[in-house]
Amino acid sequence: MIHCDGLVKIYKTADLEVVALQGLDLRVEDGELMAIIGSSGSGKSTLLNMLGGLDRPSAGKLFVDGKDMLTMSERQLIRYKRESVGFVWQNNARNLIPYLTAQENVELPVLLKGRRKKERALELLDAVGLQHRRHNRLSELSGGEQQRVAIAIALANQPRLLLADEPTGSLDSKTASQVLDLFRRLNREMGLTIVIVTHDPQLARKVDRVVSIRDGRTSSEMIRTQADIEEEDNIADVYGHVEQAETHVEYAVIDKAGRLQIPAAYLDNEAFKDHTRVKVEWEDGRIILSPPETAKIER
Ligand SMILES: Nc1ncnc2c1ncn2[C@@H]1O[C@H](COP(=O)(O)OP(=O)(O)OP(=O)(O)O)[C@@H](O)[C@H]1O
Repeated sequence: MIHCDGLVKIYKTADLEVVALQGLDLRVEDGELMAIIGSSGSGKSTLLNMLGGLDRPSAGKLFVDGKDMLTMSERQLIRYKRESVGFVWQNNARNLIPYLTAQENVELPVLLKGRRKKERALELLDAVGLQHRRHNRLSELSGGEQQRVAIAIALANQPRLLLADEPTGSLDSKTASQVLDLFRRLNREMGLTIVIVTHDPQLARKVDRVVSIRDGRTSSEMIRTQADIEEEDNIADVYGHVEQAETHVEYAVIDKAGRLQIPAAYLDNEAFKDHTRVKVEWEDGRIILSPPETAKIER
């Protein structure tokens, strides 16, 4: 679904150039549910905007659903945004009109007419479990319900790809968890490919794969193991919490030049802190990284 190779995005302002993506590689398969995490300013939203056709990459390769996002004409881009991709944002105001009912909000983007438009809106509200609230104005719905309306709207024209930017950012943890369950259901039942951008590492346990971005590049990946998918319901504790380490295996990404980014959390460990080198050894088919034996030096 997504094939991104050496993607670069440079923002030019009057006297400054910001390199937001510096050669990012990413592949997302059809029907995947995955998350992109990274600290503030790492380039997550920039990537999402490129994937959604809201902005153009500066260089590199980006194919989404077989379409070349660098060479697409303006007309093709408008069509792509309307038909191939759906968006969900953290801020509901960006998607919804408060004085209209849930149903009226969902009808707005549906490209059908008359009775079929209404039927489609009801179908969508049903898909997100909100048929019973269809006559309520948006202002009468809770944050989680509003977010579900936003998801119904994003699905209006049957996109193959759903992009969500901090979709649970303004929700409490229980409501956030329900919204994520909905994403999982839509992914499984409709085969929808879903990419969620978030700050929240806890979200990792809800998705199959989590890609970390650091300084505009992919740095590591966490992949949920098959056994964990099957046992998923058994390994949650009484509060529904699941330890991330139990469900995912972490991979560091090696780029084409053989560069490897070690996840920051490992390097924050006392043993590695303040070193600018690590000792590299080969042992029994493993590459072992350890702190240098000498005193802290090497700057
Ligand atoms: N329109 C823009 N013009 C200039 N610089 C921009 C623009 N949009 C983003 N940037 C810069 O690009 C870099 C990446 O920003 P981006 O918004 O993609 O990060 P992010 O990981 O989504 O951050 P956050 O989690 O805070 O939303 C930042 O240094 C940011 O200041």
